[in-house]
Amino acid sequence: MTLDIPLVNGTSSCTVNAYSEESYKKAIEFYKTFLFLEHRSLSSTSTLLFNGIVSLKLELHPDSVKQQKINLRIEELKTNVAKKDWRGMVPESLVFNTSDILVAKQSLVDLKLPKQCYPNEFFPMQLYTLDPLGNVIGVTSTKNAVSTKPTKPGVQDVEGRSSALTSRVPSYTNLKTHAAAPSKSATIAGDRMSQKAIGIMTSGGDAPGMDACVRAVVRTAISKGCRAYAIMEGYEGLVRGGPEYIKEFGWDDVRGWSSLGGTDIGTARCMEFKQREGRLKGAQHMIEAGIDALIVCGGDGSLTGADLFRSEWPSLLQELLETRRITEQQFTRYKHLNICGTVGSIDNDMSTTDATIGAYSALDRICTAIDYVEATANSHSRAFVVEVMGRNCGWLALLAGISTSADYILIPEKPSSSREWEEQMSSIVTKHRKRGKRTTIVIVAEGAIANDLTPITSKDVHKVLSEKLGLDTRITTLGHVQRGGSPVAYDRILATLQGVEAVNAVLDSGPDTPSPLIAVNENKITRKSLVESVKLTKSVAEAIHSKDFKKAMALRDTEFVEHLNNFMAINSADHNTPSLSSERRLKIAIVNVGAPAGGINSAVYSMATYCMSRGHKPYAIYNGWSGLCRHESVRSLEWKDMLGWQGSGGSEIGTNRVTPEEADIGMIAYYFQKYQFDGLIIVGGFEAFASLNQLERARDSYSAFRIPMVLIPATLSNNVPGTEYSLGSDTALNALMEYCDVIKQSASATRGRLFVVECQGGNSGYLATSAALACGAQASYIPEEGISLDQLTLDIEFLAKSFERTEGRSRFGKLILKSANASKALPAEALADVMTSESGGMFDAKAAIPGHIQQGGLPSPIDRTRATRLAIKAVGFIEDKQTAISEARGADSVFDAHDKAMIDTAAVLGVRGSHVLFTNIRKLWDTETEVGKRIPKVIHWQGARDIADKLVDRKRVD
Ligand SMILES: Nc1ncnc2c1ncn2[C@@H]1O[C@H](COP(=O)(O)OP(=O)(O)OP(=O)(O)O)[C@@H](O)[C@H]1O
Ligand SMILES: O=P(O)(O)OC[C@H]1O[C@](O)(CO)[C@@H](O)[C@@H]1O
Ligand SMILES: [Mg+2]
Repeated sequence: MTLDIPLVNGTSSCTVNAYSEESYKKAIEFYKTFLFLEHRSLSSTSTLLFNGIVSLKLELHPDSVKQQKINLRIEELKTNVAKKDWRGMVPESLVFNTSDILVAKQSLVDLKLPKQCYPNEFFPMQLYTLDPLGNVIGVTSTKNAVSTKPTKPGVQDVEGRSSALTSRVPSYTNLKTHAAAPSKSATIAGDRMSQKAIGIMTSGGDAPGMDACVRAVVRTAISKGCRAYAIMEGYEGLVRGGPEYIKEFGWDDVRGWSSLGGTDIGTARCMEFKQREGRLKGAQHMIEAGIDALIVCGGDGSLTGADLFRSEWPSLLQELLETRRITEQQFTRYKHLNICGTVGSIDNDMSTTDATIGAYSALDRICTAIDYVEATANSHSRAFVVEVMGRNCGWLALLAGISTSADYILIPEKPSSSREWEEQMSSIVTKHRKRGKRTTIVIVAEGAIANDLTPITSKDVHKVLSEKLGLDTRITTLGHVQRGGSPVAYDRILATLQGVEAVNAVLDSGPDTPSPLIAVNENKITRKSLVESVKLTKSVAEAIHSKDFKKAMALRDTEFVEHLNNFMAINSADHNTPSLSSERRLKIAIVNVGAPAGGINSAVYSMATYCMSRGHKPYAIYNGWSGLCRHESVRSLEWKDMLGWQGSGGSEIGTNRVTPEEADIGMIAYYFQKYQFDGLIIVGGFEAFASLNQLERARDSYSAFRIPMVLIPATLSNNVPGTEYSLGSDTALNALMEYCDVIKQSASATRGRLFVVECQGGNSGYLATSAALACGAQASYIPEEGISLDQLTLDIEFLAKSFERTEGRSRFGKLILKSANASKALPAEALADVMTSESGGMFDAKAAIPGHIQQGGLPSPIDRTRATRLAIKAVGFIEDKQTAISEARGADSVFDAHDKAMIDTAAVLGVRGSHVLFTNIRKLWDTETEVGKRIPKVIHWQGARDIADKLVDRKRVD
């Protein structure tokens, strides 16, 4: 049988081939008698119409060999009525709908046609017969050929039993006159039976990145041979059920979703699901739709609901069975609920994960707004109270406070009495004003409370600032703007990696596997226990409600506590009473080396202000090593001079790529000696890495370098060994991604257009790979792999086929990311020309080069907040190592540069997997670096690269 059926419901046509005249005639009679009402018959072609909707074409192609084979197959099928499932024995079967399956069954009996009846656990209301050409023809009373939901109240199954669930199903069409719309996938019934069906829902407040998660789940499920279903409108869709709310999704249904804001499968706050009855309905509908596993993308509430659903599942099933709403077979098949949580919420209030999908996008919106407010506040010398979201959680307020150097924040996790917060805020604001600051920014979390649990509102804060301090004060409530817009790169990638991992997790799960929650810790996607995570999250809320704030803080993730301590140290500290005693205070040199990168200034600002809070003296070496050697460009950093640096782009103290050896290492030692530096913090990329190596190796000759030295990696190439993240790489990625989004829109509108976007990154393909993942690009070419002709040919062929398939009917444009150094022979323009000429006229390719836009404008909140975190850790490193090294300093006879303890005093501070670590420069330089290529030996983002390819179905040459 040749099926030629468009994949659109209600418009189907089908061609059936006969290979002998006899069977051709019999087939016409069969279809006329059995289902079809009208026909037009010619000697070798007949067209039959079913209610004017479905057309069936019969064609005669005399071929006795094929006919013999068909006869054999019919005999085999007939003898296997009881033993084998016919649907699995033929490549495809055609399924029609009926409102009365019993009538259909009787007509088969009357016509003495062979039949196979199901109920079974998969298809409780179907029967199958054979046409005279050996094709398996199905009849079902379900809503569509694959659903298990009956069409009408009171429908009976094939064996005549009534189904309890039918009583609440609204009446559907009279299906005597409607054929099911068989789709190619729907007709391969045997295969579908064995496929796992994975459902994905988004729930709670929408969050940017949820769509990217849905895309990843759908495509990963399909690529692993499963069916993917979207549960529309969160738990509401589960409670309501039916094909309107539980929809099968195909590969193309999620095209372009990685860049969308909100959630396109809908979300809701569903009160009914909080009741057992609602969850009972949800369970029934899931089983009716044949869903084996459910992935929930939502916040703490949604995952609490998921956890409850899972724990109640056995009793829900028991009740459904006892009230005959599901069959015994369904009870057995769906006995274990396979559920998995991915955390999607702008609040970032779920324990055990560092970030929730959407939180950094909301933070981005908040920081942009505060950056804008800052300008007008500065003009009028005003105070602003900015209210941000976060119902029971202060993460957004805290991280926004760090990113924008706000004067004060009010969050639910650290409440004080009304008197205390008013006094504390007033004293800090007054201190800042006295030091010369013209603006005051106070950020209030929506859920901020005092220690008697009474809410602190923006108006309360406004009152203190205006009445007590006499400041001209305004309130800005950011509201739902925070949840809007396209996701930032981090959220797109996080959502994608979590969606993929969620599918892997449900496929790995057995009946006894605890339900997983997909988390992220530093740079690593991890699986946590859903039950434990929900329990921990709840215990934080309980501790707050019982006013045990210490416990609440202790239960909070360590990273949150670290951020809070950092904020207080750099924004609120009193520099007149530093925390360290005078003999422990140090002179710390700070230098930028390499190209500009987002977050460099934030790091300098944070380390300098933190130094001030500790009592250290921070010195900036302006304009890198060459500035020091040529102009003795050393100046101590003053608080007022650095106002605004936390959020500014570029490098305020100047940077260049010159290394100490190129500048004059002896001269550098001289100045280190002259200023009596006790420690050095370098911020920069690969040249900074090389600088640290040179200074450490020079310790034998120059005692001035026998001080703790640490590198904070900062480069958009993200190629510094010893870390998986460099400051500036996030800012650059967002700049590139936004550029790509715009270009992609142009490509889509033009239909047959592909853009080759050439990006920076030196010899590292990190930026190209990450942008490809974030934008859903068709391919990325990177220096680590080069561009082979075989791969290029494969990619062009694939692209030509994709463009051919859409025939310009829908928005369809493609992107390719190419690192500038992926191929010297093929710059972007040449690559685009080759692709156009080899595309067979299916598409044309154009080059687009964003260039230095990638160095970013203002640093992203991720780069700002990570800069602060790394900067404070770096100062801590200098303090710790200074004690160990001070004895050896100046006494050559005692100093041993090869001593392990000494080696460890010159290190790179990096994120490695789920940890933030110091690794000594010797180890990194000698064993982990491809020095000539200026990249690490191990590519930490290879996994992301493979996923980027899989999600666009890119094939790779071996
Ligand atoms: N304890 C619970 N039992 C059953 N279902 C729950 C429970 N808590 C929440 N839910 C379900 O999850 C939905 C979403 O929860 P909630 O409104 O708390 O948002 P959330 O998932 O925490 O997301 P966000 O806080 O980001 O908006 C609720 O409307 C409800 O359907
Ligand atoms: O959009 P809604 O339903 O008004 O909910 C607002 C709440 O949702 C969140 O944005 C996410 O939980 C909270 O920060 C906020 O309190
Ligand atoms: Mg919540």
